[in-house]
Amino acid sequence: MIRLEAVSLRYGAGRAAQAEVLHDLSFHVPEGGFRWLTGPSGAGKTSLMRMIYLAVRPSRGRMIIQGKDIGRAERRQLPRLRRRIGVVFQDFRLLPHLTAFDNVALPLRIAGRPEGQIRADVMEMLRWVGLAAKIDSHPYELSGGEQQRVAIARAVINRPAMLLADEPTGNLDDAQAERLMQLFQELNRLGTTAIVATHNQSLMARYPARTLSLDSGHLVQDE
Ligand SMILES: Nc1ncnc2c1ncn2[C@@H]1O[C@H](COP(=O)(O)OP(=O)(O)OP(=O)(O)O)[C@@H](O)[C@H]1O
Repeated sequence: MIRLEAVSLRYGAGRAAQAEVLHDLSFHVPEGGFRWLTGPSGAGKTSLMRMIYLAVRPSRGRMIIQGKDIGRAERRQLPRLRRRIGVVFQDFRLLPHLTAFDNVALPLRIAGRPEGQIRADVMEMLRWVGLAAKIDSHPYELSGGEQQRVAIARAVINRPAMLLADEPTGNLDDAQAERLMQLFQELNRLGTTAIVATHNQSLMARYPARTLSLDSGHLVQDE
């Protein structure tokens, strides 16, 4: 679950502090909830995601993630919480020296799963996203859409408690985007809380869901 109470964000601190990019945001996404996140370019979608996956701290307000008040949590508690969050970055952030298989296997290896189970799970996931033939390819050998699908597979392989996806269909065709939505819905049914940022209006129309809209750092819609 995600709860924000009058949360603001400004980048930089002290003398390096910059203008606020998110203003007074309050909303709640219950466990297993799904939200679209929309808004014009520069509205603050990526910044909001970064705050929720704990890459940046709110400058003001209260943020509760998976029942934990982030402002009060000790720093050493955060990595454990972060491991329960699957993130699909706009720029993928795959590890260039690892194959598609090893990129997707990473969260399972970090979690200490047995190698035999990892192999089966990663193969099934890569098959699902249509990349069974590319398991040994490195990111630079993959197209943008293929890299995006590897990034998605890596984000969800561990059945995260929360999923944050930033434009996950940006490089996908319609059929692949549909398949991705089925995957997200399946995870949702299993209890994963998800926020998906998108400009893809037709996908939003096909999968109607409650929508958070940002405009110039303000939350202008939550319905
Ligand atoms: N690291 C940073 N330091 C300072 N300002 C930043 C930083 N990252 C983003 N910003 C600023 O925060 C504002 C919101 O940017 P953000 O990337 O969150 O928007 P967005 O809605 O995700 O845009 P897009 O749809 O283009 O990805 C912008 O004015 C941007 O310049």
